[in-house]
Amino acid sequence: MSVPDEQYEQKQADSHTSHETDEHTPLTAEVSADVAPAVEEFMEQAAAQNEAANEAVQDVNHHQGPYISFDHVCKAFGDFVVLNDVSFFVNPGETLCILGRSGVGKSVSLQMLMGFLKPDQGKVLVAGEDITRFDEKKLQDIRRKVTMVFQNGALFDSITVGENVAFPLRERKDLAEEQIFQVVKGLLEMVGVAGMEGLLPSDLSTGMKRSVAIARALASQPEAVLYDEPTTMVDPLMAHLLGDLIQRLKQQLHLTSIVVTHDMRFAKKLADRVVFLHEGKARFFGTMEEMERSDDPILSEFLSLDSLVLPG
Ligand SMILES: Nc1ncnc2c1ncn2[C@@H]1O[C@H](COP(=O)(O)OP(=O)(O)OP(=O)(O)O)[C@@H](O)[C@H]1O
Repeated sequence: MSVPDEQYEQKQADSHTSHETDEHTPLTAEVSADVAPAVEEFMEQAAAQNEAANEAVQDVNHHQGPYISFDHVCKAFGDFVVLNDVSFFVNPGETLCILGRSGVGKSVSLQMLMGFLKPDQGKVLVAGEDITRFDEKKLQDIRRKVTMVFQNGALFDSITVGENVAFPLRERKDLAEEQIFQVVKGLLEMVGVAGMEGLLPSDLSTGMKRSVAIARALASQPEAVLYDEPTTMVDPLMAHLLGDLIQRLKQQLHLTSIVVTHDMRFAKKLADRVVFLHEGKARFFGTMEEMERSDDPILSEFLSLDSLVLPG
């Protein structure tokens, strides 16, 4: 069975008209009463863990430091230099958007944050620790704290949607089957794909796969989530809902987020800071307002091209 995009979009539209969401809407607002207590408890646990983790991140002076930072990072593939002395950071509980044209190294940056790629020079700090020299075992610990939502969802194809979301819950070994069932059901309701537990990933549209990937990421109670182009190949309504969800996760779970996007409206809605990559450099790093006030012609060109694509 396959669920076409139109049907999903209609479902999203219906839920949007009946329950307008914003960052203050409780994360569990859409969760049905039978599983709401289990999901609320799960979310409260995640929020408390994140608050403690955020406070624990310290810089060299033992002040609260950034959760993630790139410190003079260089990366080349052969002779092709992708990143050349790039620095930026995201504070605990904040959202950073990585902007830039195709091929500037946005995905490469995310892969370095997950430890899938190593910089040639410079440091990559995650949860206050330099992960550049971490072995695979220590990187796996980091990947439990920081999860990535890939464009295609990167779900396990041979198991159901429900089992995909249950995967991190089973790994922790402290939850009963009934709790796992309730949390899975509630998380899927929260991200707008209620009742799809029994489907296979191949039955889902791109937008739905991404929603399931977010549910699976949340099931691992991460401290930070990295999103690679979350609004690519989804309609504007779905993009709006995803933006609201990311805002609510920040406000209510104190999650740190990094969002790679081409979508300026999405970035304006979410970003505490943006980094604009261009020709190997972090051409701009600051707030969205500062970026819009900048008289850098390269930035102005990027912003004006975007307004041609996204009128109004
Ligand atoms: N493993 C790799 N080996 C060789 N080259 C690579 C590798 N990964 C990425 N690149 C190259 O690095 C450059 C940056 O790639 P990256 O995927 O980070 O771009 P991007 O900014 O995310 O682009 P887009 O917006 O199109 O996704 C590209 O030229 C890409 O071909």
